Amino acid sequence: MAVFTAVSLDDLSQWIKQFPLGRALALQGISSGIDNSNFFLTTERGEFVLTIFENLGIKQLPFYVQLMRHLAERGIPVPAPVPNADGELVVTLQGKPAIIVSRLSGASQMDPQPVHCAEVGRMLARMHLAGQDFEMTQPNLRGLDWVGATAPQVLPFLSEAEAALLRTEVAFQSEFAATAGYAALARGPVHADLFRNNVMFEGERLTGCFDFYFAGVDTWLFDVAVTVNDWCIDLATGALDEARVRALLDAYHGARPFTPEERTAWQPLLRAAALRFWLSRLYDFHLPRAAELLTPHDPTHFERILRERIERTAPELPV
Ligand SMILES: Nc1ncnc2c1ncn2[C@@H]1O[C@H](COP(=O)(O)OP(=O)(O)O)[C@@H](O)[C@H]1O
Ligand SMILES: N[C@@H](CCOP(=O)(O)O)C(=O)O
Repeated sequence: MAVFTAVSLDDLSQWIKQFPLGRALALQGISSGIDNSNFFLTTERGEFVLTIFENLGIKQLPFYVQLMRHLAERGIPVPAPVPNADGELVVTLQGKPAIIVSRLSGASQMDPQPVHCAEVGRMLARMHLAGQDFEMTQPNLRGLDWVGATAPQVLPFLSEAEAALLRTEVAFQSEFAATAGYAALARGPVHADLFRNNVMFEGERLTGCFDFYFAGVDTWLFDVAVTVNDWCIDLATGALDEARVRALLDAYHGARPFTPEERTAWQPLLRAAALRFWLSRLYDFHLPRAAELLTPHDPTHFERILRERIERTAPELPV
């Protein structure tokens, strides 16, 4: 259950008046999600999602929330934050930062086919292009600096084989990040967590994506790699499914052509994306937050993906 802060319709009756949404008519806690308290909110003006932030600090929130607004204004199907009468997007509720955003229609597609992967690839490329003139900046807080700081914390908990893999991969990624080829990669705001559970579909039509709370400025290719490592794999083995990889990459390339530098960096970045989630899952597994209510994600899933990407060459980026 991912409603950590209890809120009732009564609690909202005064608070909601600062928004141009009319009266709150219904409020329903959303059980999925692991970081925040989320509610479906019905008001006289329509359907919304209310999020109360449990862990993110008020300093980081403007980047995520303004990015959503920026993308929504440019026609990318993401939740649009609703400003209050003072133009503020983040306001306090029950002593914590909170936002109201538009509710996306549809449902997650947890068994994606090439047609769904193509939709995701096209939308991701459009999102990258639309983010180019976003003025705020914040690094990817799960980037290589975080990897370097976090790996030593989990190493004492690992078997010899896991520790060897982690050490070798961190060294490989650090070396790669120091190359001119890496420096030449296109960058901008990236979602950085575009997994199956963060995208909505109605049939074969993508209706939107959400959960921007890992977003930051990083290489666009890293975002593509994160997305391919979730959407285009056999979940049991981590192996890439060529038809889905092709569909996603071709659709992305159609909207924002890949560069020669990106073609060179593709295999290392698939590994970087696997390492990032292996490490965060290892951290959550071995060093859970106090009062953690939920079962942590299985780290071995991303260990398998990382080993796969090291052992087998993935389909190349389209030319
Ligand atoms: N704008 C939205 N429109 C529709 N559903 C949403 C929206 N935002 C969140 N949800 C629903 O809430 C759930 C939890 O949201 P999520 O952002 O994943 O939470 P957390 O940040 O806690 O992981 C999602 O799985 C989705 O069903
Ligand atoms: N996608 C990450 C965890 C992030 O959780 P989310 O529910 O906020 O997407 C993983 O699979 O490790």
